[in-house]
Amino acid sequence: MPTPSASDGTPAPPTPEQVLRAPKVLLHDHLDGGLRPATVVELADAAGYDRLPTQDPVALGQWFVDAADSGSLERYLETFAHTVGVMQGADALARVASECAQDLAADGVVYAEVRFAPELHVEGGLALEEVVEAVDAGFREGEAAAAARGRTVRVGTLLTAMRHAARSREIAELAVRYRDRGVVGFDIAGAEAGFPPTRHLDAFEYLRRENAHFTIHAGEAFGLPSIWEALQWCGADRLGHGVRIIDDIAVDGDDVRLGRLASYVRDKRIPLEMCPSSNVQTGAAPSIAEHPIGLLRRLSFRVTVNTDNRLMSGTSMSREMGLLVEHFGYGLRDLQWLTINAMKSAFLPFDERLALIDGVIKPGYAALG
Ligand SMILES: O=c1[nH]cnc2c1ncn2[C@@H]1O[C@H](CO)[C@@H](O)[C@H]1O
Ligand SMILES: [Zn+2]
Repeated sequence: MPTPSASDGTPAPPTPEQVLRAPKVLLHDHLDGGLRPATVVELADAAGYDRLPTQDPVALGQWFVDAADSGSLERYLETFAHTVGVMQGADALARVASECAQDLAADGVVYAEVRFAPELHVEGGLALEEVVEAVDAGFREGEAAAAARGRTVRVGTLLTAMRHAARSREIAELAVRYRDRGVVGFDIAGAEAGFPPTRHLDAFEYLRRENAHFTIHAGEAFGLPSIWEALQWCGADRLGHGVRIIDDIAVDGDDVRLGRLASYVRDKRIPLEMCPSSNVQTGAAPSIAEHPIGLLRRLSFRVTVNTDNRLMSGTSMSREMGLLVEHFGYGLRDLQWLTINAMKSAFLPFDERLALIDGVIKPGYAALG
């Protein structure tokens, strides 16, 4: 556990090296938001995609971060045209998935649920099934390549349906069909304002009848009604972001009052997939230092920390955790708490979650001291 500092016995802040080595669990990461900039350039070249703002990988990486730094979710999402644009063939999808698994492993991630929207990857003529199979093959290849380098990561897939479109029931059925072949759950994403979760109620009702798991992006660009619908109408297991839940919490000095929805979220241990850097870029949080994760962690909500889109935020799990160390003074104990929260909330069978907590996460933190 944390090394006591020489002077007063309080734990020293974790070093970047310790944060990198610490076992991490990632529940909210978009496949099409995590490409290596050099891979975007190479795939664009191979596919004849000529709309990239620049061919230079370093400049392109910076372009994504700057363009996503827009203060609006809608404008942030415009940057995905370029990543989705180069992910239209089976080979490209498998390569991106393989590199994703390897990059997460190199960052010390031991378990990840990575999401993508199959319906966005059919422009080159692939069937939805072929899209899912190509990505799954890529993840397995990436896991094997990481293992060969002594890094063990396990990657599960979440299939996303786009909330402005009308294919959610079809994508939900796809998620159920592939649930024993790499897919662990379902999600809806895209612009939130004007596209409430209840638009996709039939998909969620179908998933519940199938005993399947799903998370919903809610409370990011829109407030409490979106969170309420996601939980009480749709029955989401987890909330993607959920930052606006603070609108239902009144803080007056030491006096903190939770409204009924915030109480429900805390009492039922609803996992919040918080993504600090992404939330600052889209304007869902004013800054890292003022991010609701600080308050929600103090109030013992089931908080988890995530990357959302590593390319658009120029980030990684270690970087997000490093920001929390820097701005909230988190120690290894806090990082372990966040990690165990995430593992408890994963869409894996209970015994497998427990095996990762007891066999990988706790020993991994114990070895850091
Ligand atoms: O933070 C987010 N909020 C809502 N939608 C998102 C976010 N990040 C990515 N996507 C959307 O999800 C699709 C599938 O991965 C992406 O293409 C993007 O449009
Ligand atoms: Zn997201």
